[in-house]
Amino acid sequence: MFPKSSVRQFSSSAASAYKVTVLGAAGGIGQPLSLLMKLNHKVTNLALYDLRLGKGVATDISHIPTNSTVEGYGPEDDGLAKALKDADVVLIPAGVPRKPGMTRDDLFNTNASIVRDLAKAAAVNAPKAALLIISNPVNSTVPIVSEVLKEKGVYNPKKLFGVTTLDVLRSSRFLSQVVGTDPTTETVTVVGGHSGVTIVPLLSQTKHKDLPKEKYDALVHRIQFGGDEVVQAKNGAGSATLSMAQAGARMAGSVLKGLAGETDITEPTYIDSPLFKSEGVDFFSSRVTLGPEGVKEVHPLGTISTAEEEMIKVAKETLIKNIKKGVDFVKANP
Ligand SMILES: NC(=O)C1=CN([C@@H]2O[C@H](COP(=O)(O)OP(=O)(O)OC[C@H]3O[C@@H](n4cnc5c(N)ncnc54)[C@H](O)[C@@H]3O)[C@@H](O)[C@H]2O)C=CC1
Ligand SMILES: O=C([O-])CC(=O)C(=O)O
Repeated sequence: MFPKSSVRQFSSSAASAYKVTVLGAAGGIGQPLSLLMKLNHKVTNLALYDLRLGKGVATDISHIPTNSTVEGYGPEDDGLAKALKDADVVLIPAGVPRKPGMTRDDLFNTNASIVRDLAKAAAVNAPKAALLIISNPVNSTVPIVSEVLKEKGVYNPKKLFGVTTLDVLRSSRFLSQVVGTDPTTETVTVVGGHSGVTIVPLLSQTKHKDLPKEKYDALVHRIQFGGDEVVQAKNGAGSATLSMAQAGARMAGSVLKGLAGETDITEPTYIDSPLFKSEGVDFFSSRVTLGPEGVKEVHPLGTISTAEEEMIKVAKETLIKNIKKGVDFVKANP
């Protein structure tokens, strides 16, 4: 028999209940991401929405014996509103992926309106939710969501996140391959945005700051263009899905830990950031500590190398354009 006090303690720690919604849940990312969210014990209600197969994926996942309910929705019968109703965390991997030869920016024309419309529905049905944007181009889709939420009068910059975690995962993996270490021991802060030259790994802040120039340059290039490797290998059938699901589940898990009041939960993520606003860069990824209200603290970059300073300068120039493109889109197409 357990002593009474330990039984009581167990019930109170299991008290936090979170509804997580995945929009685009039947896609290449959506399916494994939904699976991983079903395995997260903080999630008590998982709502899966897609234009097709939302219910099928939900029924499949619902047979996994973790203590959460799973509901699946399609566009019929007000499914989007029901999926979003009172969600605590909304993950958005809806939209088209790249094919070889395309940049993430080439996805803008299709994905901008998808993300805008999903953000409108979130503004109405889950105005307090933390929104985690995966759909590309992240550098522009996050500003799109922010503009929509501003128009609806429910914008909370502490609750909007561009998911850049895959760049962090790749940095750990690729660095460990270069230096011959266990990737689980390698932590790399990646700042800027999520595409090509806007992805800036701060390798000077790791134990391996003295890599020979050739190796350093090749590593930075691999981190910045890691997505292309997958796009080319899949040869027209899409981009990263499984590693992205792991990245999305890690970020969502960290946001949930923050909401639950766990301390010292920090992730690099692309947010409405004060760091370079004075230079016109309204969104920027850097280390962010997460808390019960979402963003708790935005960390400055810290000491960086001359090479990193130069990369950040280039990243900011591109980010200003990417951000403006998202904002202008919503202004012209409200
Ligand atoms: N942030 C990041 O690091 C990464 C972002 N991505 C991006 O994630 C997005 C999704 O990629 P995949 O899952 O591979 O694509 P996919 O084509 O396999 O899946 C997308 C899903 O979204 C659904 N969808 C489309 N419009 C929708 C709408 N209005 N409402 C609800 N669902 C809708 C589709 O039915 C489909 O099931 C792409 O834009 C891709 O570029 C991909 C990898 C990494
Ligand atoms: O490369 C892409 O298009 C998908 C993506 O964002 C990534 O894998 O980092």
